[in-house]
Amino acid sequence: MKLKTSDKVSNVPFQAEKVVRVDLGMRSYEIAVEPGLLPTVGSRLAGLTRGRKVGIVTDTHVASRYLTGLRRSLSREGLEPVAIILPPGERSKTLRTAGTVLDVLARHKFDRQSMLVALGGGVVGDITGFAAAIYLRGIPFVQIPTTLVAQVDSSVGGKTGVDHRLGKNLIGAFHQPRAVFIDPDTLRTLPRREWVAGLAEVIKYGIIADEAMFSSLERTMPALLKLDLSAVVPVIVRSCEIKAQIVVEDERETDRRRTLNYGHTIGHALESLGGYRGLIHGEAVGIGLVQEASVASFMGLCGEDVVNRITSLVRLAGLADQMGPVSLPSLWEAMLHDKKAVAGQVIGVWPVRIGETVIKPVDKKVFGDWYKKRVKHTKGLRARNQRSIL
Ligand SMILES: NC(=O)c1ccc[n+]([C@@H]2O[C@H](COP(=O)([O-])OP(=O)(O)OC[C@H]3O[C@@H](n4cnc5c(N)ncnc54)[C@H](O)[C@@H]3O)[C@@H](O)[C@H]2O)c1
Ligand SMILES: O=C(O)C(=O)C[C@@H](O)[C@H](O)[C@H](O)COP(=O)(O)O
Ligand SMILES: [Zn+2]
Repeated sequence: MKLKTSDKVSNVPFQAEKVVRVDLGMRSYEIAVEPGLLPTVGSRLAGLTRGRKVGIVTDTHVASRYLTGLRRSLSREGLEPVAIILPPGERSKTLRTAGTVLDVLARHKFDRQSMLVALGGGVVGDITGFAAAIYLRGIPFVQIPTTLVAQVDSSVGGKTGVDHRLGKNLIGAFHQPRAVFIDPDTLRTLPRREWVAGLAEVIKYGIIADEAMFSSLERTMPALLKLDLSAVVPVIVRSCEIKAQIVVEDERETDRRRTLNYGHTIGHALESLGGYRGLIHGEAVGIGLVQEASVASFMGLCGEDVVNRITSLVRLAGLADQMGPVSLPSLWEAMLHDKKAVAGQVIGVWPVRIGETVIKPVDKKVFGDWYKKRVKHTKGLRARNQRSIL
């Protein structure tokens, strides 16, 4: 199984685009990255679907900007779009919302040749993929990610699902999309907070897999923060390449894929402890990247130089690096809901150097000792680099 990235002139008359292939045998698909791609989605989809009905799942923010254009592009190809517009944000990522999507599919008599399209961020993508995984025991879907988090991470790899009161993404299924269509131009309308949050997942790739990418981010962060597309597009492509490679190696997360969860053991705990009202996903991951590196150093797995480099880059991106006021017992309890946890043991992904991680359990006592010695809570600070937490 290999990963291939190529400059490809597609068989329809579009400009050159970057294509990353996710090689999963029968379930292989391509990730196309090209500014201005959105209006071409209709003809691309027409070549992928056997049916005519296409359910476009999106949220109110994204619908107001991109739904009309997408509908038009689909209708031009003789497809029959049905829009399903959800309330935006993490608090929508529930079984109830997934149920709403399923209701619409059933009412419109979607069949196994019908297709779902996720037009939006990771919340829309995760819900849509989950609905596609369980409706009629599985129908095809396509991802059109419109946030940085979704373009570099959530649209690729087939993790779909919804949150539970007790933990993030506790309910879900693996279901790969048929294609991922990334139009970086859509990032221009993204609120700044969402843009910055997405940088946490990008930094994650450098830490887990690519020291050269990490070093390049240290240089190009100012251009990324200005949304300079000449800096942004290579970062999206490299992120997709790394994620595709890892997913191809370990689709069902039995081993290597767990590294994609670096920063999420603490990050997800902070999100769920905040009732999905405080930190957004990327912000929580940004804190997780720094705090989990600090735990790794406390456990003797990496040097302080690694923690310092990660902290500096996270701060340079404008992300918070410290936790808000969260007690040790509640943090530990929330971490036990992590999907990597086994038999009451928290298993973490720890950096050993930039570009390499190790997967190991962390002892409750060691974690407690680290917490008492190292955790400096921010108290609802709103200042740059110290955005409030819970
Ligand atoms: N499945 C995976 O592998 C995976 C990976 C990473 C994250 N996730 C999940 O993704 C979710 C976070 O995704 P997210 O950060 O994209 O958040 P999100 O989907 O909530 O989107 C963030 C906000 O941006 C708005 N928005 C989206 N695109 C826009 C655009 N182009 N212009 C203007 N506004 C726009 C949305 O309406 C929303 O208000 C979390 O639930 C996380 O667990 C999943
Ligand atoms: O694709 C993966 O694998 C990841 O872990 C990517 C993460 O960035 C993402 O947040 C994912 O949804 C976390 O999954 P979970 O299994 O820890 O809920
Ligand atoms: Zn994530």
